[in-house]
Amino acid sequence: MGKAMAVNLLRHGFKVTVWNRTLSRCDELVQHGASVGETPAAVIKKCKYTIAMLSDPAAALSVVFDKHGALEQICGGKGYIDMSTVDADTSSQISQVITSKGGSFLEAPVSGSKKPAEDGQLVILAAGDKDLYDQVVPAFDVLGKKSFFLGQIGNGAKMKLVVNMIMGSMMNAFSEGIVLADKSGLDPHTLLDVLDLGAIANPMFKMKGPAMIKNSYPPAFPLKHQQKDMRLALALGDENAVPMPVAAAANEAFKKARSLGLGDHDFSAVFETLSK
Ligand SMILES: NC(=O)C1=CN([C@@H]2O[C@H](COP(=O)(O)OP(=O)(O)OC[C@H]3O[C@@H](n4cnc5c(N)ncnc54)[C@H](OP(=O)(O)O)[C@@H]3O)[C@@H](O)[C@H]2O)C=CC1
Ligand SMILES: O=CC(=O)O
Repeated sequence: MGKAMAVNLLRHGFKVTVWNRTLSRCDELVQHGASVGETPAAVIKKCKYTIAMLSDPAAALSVVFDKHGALEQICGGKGYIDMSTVDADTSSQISQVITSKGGSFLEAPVSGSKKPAEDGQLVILAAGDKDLYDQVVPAFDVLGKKSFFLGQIGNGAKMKLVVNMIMGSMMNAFSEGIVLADKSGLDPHTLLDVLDLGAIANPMFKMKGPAMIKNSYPPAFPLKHQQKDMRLALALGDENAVPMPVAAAANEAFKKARSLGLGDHDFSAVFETLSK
């Protein structure tokens, strides 16, 4: 995601300095015109605005708090925008330390996958510092097709988790439907056609269904991240005493898929749990 987003920014004339834990993964971005910062702190030192796009809460915290992390160089006049999918508590912790050093902070997780990231078609769910939001709208306009400003810190993270909880539950229902159609003697391709003409037609079924029927799961949204999002959404449900039996069952299916070694496949690989 981070690579596709950086390429888009470069293509639209933004000056971009990149860092990645595995530094060699920056090479392709250098070919597109990016500079490299040796550490998160080096990026912050050089740039007025820094965008983070990291796997999970542990990674998001590590890049801020660890040695040579963002916190070492953040100061007044600089903005830190975390676009990773994390929980509200992680985002609040980051916000607190960034602002305590005079920096400004925005959480801005995104909806949309690898292709929307490449095409600048993400949906951006921002919350936190409104001034910073207004300053970075030109970049959001390049990265996404629509940005929402959702108010106080945590609201962007929560919105993203609600959306992905729904998406993960849908993917499990869809998988069961394909298997049920197949095992009961129906052509799964015809099921896709029927679904596509009705009230529950959606781009996810249309894009992923044909590959799933062939047991193919080219990674767009890694299954391990979808399971992380289900876990974080269920914790949000716990906090708010919201019963979520469907999401809990979907989470178990994603955990099973991880245990089968499918974590780095696309999240549609949860389909495999039904035949294993
Ligand atoms: N892929 C998708 O379709 C979408 C993903 N998202 C969210 O965006 C975020 C990124 O997703 P995606 O790009 O797919 O994930 P990837 O797994 O492809 O990339 C994760 C990134 O996090 C880095 N990272 C992991 N752990 C650490 C750590 N401890 N310290 C520093 N860096 C670390 C990785 O570095 P390294 O290269 O060294 O491993 C890598 O750059 C996730 O929060 C995901 O949920 C949101 C919308 C869509
Ligand atoms: O978080 C994943 C997505 O596709 O959105």
